[in-house]
Amino acid sequence: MTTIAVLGAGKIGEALLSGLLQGGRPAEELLFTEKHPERAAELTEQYGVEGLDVASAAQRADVVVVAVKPQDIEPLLDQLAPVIRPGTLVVSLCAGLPTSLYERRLPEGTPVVRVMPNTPMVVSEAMSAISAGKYAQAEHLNLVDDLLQTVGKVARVPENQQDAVTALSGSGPAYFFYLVEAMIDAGILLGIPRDLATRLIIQSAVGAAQMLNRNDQHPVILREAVTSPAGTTIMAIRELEKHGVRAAMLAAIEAARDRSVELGRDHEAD
Ligand SMILES: NC(=O)C1=CN([C@@H]2O[C@H](COP(=O)(O)OP(=O)(O)OC[C@H]3O[C@@H](n4cnc5c(N)ncnc54)[C@H](O)[C@@H]3O)[C@@H](O)[C@H]2O)C=CC1
Ligand SMILES: O=C(O)[C@@H]1CCC=N1
Repeated sequence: MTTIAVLGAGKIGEALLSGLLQGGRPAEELLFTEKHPERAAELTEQYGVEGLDVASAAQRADVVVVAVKPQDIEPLLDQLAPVIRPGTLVVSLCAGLPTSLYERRLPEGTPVVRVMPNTPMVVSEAMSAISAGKYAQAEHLNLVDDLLQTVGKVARVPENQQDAVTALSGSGPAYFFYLVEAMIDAGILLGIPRDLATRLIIQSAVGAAQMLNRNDQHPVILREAVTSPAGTTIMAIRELEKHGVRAAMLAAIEAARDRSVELGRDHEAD
């Protein structure tokens, strides 16, 4: 039996707990800590998972999953460092934070795996990228890989790619939601009722995602198949190009990468 404690049960922490339960892991093997007691009570009520303080969770856990905001990491490490058991695997889901931060602040030799997941974890469709820290062995990486496969797909990446991965797939769902929101607004502009516009766009997104997921044709080919000579789509594409949407996407993802790097720098050794 491997006991997993999720430290910080917000959006991602809850998604992981619920995904692991749905994947068949018994509630007795899961624990969480949460700063807000009302939130902790709600989660226990909903999932039947025990909420504890950090010291008690660390006493019982074989794996601790850190899912607080990067800005909240220092007080959490202050709490965790004196109580974590030797050999406990630490899995960080935090944007920007390097494994070296945990290795420096926790007992010597603590194995750390850095993960960048995303919110589609709530429907077991997460994309998670994982990287081993200095003391993490193959067995640790395999354990994290198996855990995360319960809630989606997993890629192994060198840690120096994690800031870019964070900008691509960590934040990625937000870009799609933003696009869907803008397309629904376009429906409103054209006089389509909001409910209908929403259905039209969401089903188009789901269909397009499934076509992409077949992986048998490049996105360019799929787009070209929709784009008839002198038809409607090419008129829209001309406007997207005119408004620099492709360049905006490149700049946006670069800015997200830079922010991830900055979040890590805030915690560099003096
Ligand atoms: N939301 C997202 O799409 C993604 C978030 N992440 C990462 O996951 C982490 C969590 O993000 P969210 O779930 O969005 O944030 P959130 O704010 O929803 O959840 C964080 C939770 O941690 C709790 N918390 C803070 N300090 C604590 C402490 N010392 N002890 C116990 N609980 C504590 C807070 O009360 C809160 O419920 C972040 O580091 C973020 O970078 C990674 C990938 C995607
Ligand atoms: O916006 C953020 O910082 C987090 C990390 C990746 C997705 N959400």
